[in-house]
Amino acid sequence: MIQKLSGIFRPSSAAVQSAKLLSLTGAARTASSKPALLSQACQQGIQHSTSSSEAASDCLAGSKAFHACYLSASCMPDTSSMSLQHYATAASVDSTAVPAALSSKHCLSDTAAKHDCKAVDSRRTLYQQVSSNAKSGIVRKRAPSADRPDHTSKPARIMGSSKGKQAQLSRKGLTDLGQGAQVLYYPRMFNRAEAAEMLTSLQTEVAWQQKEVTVHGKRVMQPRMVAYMADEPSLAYTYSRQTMIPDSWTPAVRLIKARLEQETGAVFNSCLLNLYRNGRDHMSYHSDNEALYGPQPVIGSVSFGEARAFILRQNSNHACKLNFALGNGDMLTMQGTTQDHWMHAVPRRLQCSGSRISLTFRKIVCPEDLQS
Ligand SMILES: O=C(O)CCC(=O)C(=O)O
Ligand SMILES: [Fe+2]
Repeated sequence: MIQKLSGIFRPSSAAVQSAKLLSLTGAARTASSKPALLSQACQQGIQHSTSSSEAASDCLAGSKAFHACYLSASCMPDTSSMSLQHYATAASVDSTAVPAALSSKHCLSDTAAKHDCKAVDSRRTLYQQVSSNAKSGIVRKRAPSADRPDHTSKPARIMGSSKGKQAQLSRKGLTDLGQGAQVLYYPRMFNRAEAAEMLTSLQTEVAWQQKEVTVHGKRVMQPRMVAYMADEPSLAYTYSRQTMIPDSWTPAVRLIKARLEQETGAVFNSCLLNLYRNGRDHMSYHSDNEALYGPQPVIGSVSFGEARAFILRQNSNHACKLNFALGNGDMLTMQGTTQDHWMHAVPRRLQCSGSRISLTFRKIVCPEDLQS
């Protein structure tokens, strides 16, 4: 369930949730970032909410969220009261973020230059309220959390340019991309020891193959290795004119599937596995919108090995992107209308030398041999 956000200045659990809405990598860095880029994400209605236990313990993200949202607000219509609530609640968890956000040269000059005074005033008033709220003690400290990921994956970011001036999303939770599209991100669903064990098993027990596929009419070798598993041989899967006949589940993949089903409540009957041998291996933009998955499929992915960027790009606005650094043991599901409105990719990363394995679980509801 996506948590609804409500209540300005109230440190309710919803407020703590909203503190996690959007966060930046740091006030200093974002002072030079482009509000327009961030606002694209907000204008698209992207919202991120998290489990309350994690939200309560992760207020650093909340503090930074104010800045991100403030920047975003500078490009939003005055009527975006919902968003303003988010800034307020985000700021209420850490007073230091508020002056940092408002003293940002970019923030003020850009706002003043591009937007009417009323909007600026309303935001200043908001700041004053938030600031006094923060002074009155509604400040939470970041607490140690066993749940917090301890690996090198970076939190997800909203991207607006290839230069990387972008906001990061909080670490765990459901992101509402608007238009009924949602992404559930759960870093370290498998802890370090489990992930290491899974990686070894996947490397040895899966029959990895490099396939030849047709791209723009040409036969080329796929830039990664793949495998395919499913409940039954009848659940074949064809893409780029390459038909994959499923293998049966290996023990490790069966375990991963069970864990993913337990976490998401979804049921899967097939899985495409990808082995990126190094940073040259990649997957281009595509959506998993084949008829065999039916409308609004849940595509659940689990990653092992080297962290790689997984980028979601909105179909109607290619500048609107979300970047998840999927690392060892991380889970991400795309659900709702994500496949209709967004594409995703794992781009080349030449600086990555290690290998990564991803397992993307799906449910075939209309097998190919039953399609007309
Ligand atoms: O490796 C990934 O995380 C993406 C895989 C993917 O998009 C797919 O298998 O369709
Ligand atoms: Fe995909």
